Amino acid sequence: VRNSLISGNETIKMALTIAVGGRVWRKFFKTFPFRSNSALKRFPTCRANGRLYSTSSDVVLVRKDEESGIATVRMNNPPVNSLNPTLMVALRSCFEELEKDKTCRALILTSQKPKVFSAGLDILQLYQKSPDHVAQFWEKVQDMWLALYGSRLITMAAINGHCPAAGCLLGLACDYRIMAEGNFRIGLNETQLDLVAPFWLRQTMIDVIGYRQAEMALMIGALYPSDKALQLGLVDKLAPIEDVQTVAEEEVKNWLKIPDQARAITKMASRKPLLDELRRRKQEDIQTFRDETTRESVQKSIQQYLEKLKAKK
Ligand SMILES: CCCCC/C=C\C/C=C\CCC/C=C/C(=O)SCCNC(=O)CCNC(=O)[C@H](O)C(C)(C)COP(=O)(O)OP(=O)(O)OC[C@H]1O[C@@H](n2cnc3c(N)ncnc32)[C@H](O)[C@@H]1OP(=O)(O)O
Repeated sequence: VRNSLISGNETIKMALTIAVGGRVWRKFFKTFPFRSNSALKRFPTCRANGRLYSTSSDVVLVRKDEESGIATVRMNNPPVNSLNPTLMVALRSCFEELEKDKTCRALILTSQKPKVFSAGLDILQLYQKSPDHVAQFWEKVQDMWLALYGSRLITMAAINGHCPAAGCLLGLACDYRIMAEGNFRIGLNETQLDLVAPFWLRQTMIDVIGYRQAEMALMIGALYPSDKALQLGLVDKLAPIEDVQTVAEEEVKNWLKIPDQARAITKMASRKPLLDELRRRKQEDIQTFRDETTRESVQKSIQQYLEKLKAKK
């Protein structure tokens, strides 16, 4: 159904784009505009000795191999890469910078700290905060996701540890997922916090693992061990934790054999409807999140969840 939402006009545009050769990328960007962001200015790019895009806050570390055009983006927000506003803005800026870099062809997203890819949204940002704070926070989640899910690049998640909730959201936004073998978990456990995954996150889960499995996983807020995640198709490959990055690089090299423009146009053809839908319904989605999250009963659940996390020790 979603594919059929791409109009005939767009299909013609895509065909023309392929046909006109030299001007292909200009046409491509016209057809599928990628948004830029003034926040970029706050995170100056630094280029030296093959390192680049190190953000001013260093919560995101980026290294690009100039020869292959592969950029590795490491989340570096200890202890568990919880997605707070700083990390999300830095990630978005980084995705957008790489997008603009014509020599960049692929992006590997991973964690600087093995054993935890990302613990998901920073729960403290959702607890006892003003509705405005929660609304602004959610917009940062949306913008980060739009930049990654809508990327022309090959995007590969090298999931070197636990990957709950919005960690999984990041993984699902990528084209391919490689996860560490062993006792690491991945999934959308939002309902366990009395939260409801928004339509665009639910849709990506359905797109990746199919309707029945996604429906069940979302309802029960399942977190799967990596072998089960592989079986479900939630991740595409497993590797020993110390090899996740290398395996991701090898996989990217296979993908690099495919011509960029055909791959990127094909990807956008399947993702554009959902991207457009979120862009269209952005404010509605923010309001829903703000109203749901600040509800008293949800605040109580978040408080209990936080207590459970602390009590674990
Ligand atoms: C139709 C209607 C539509 C309505 C739409 C409305 C709303 C949409 C709503 C929701 C969609 C949201 C999508 C995403 C949501 C989220 O991401 S919520 C976050 C969920 N995350 C989790 O459940 C993971 C919690 N963390 C853990 O399970 C573990 O920390 C771990 C990741 C497995 C790592 O374990 P370990 O290495 O043992 O580390 P610790 O547990 O000891 O943690 C270290 C410290 O970090 C703190 N912490 C952990 N996770 C978070 C977090 N997510 N946010 C903030 N802080 C976190 C933990 O408390 C420890 O702190 P202290 O050292 O004790 O101070």
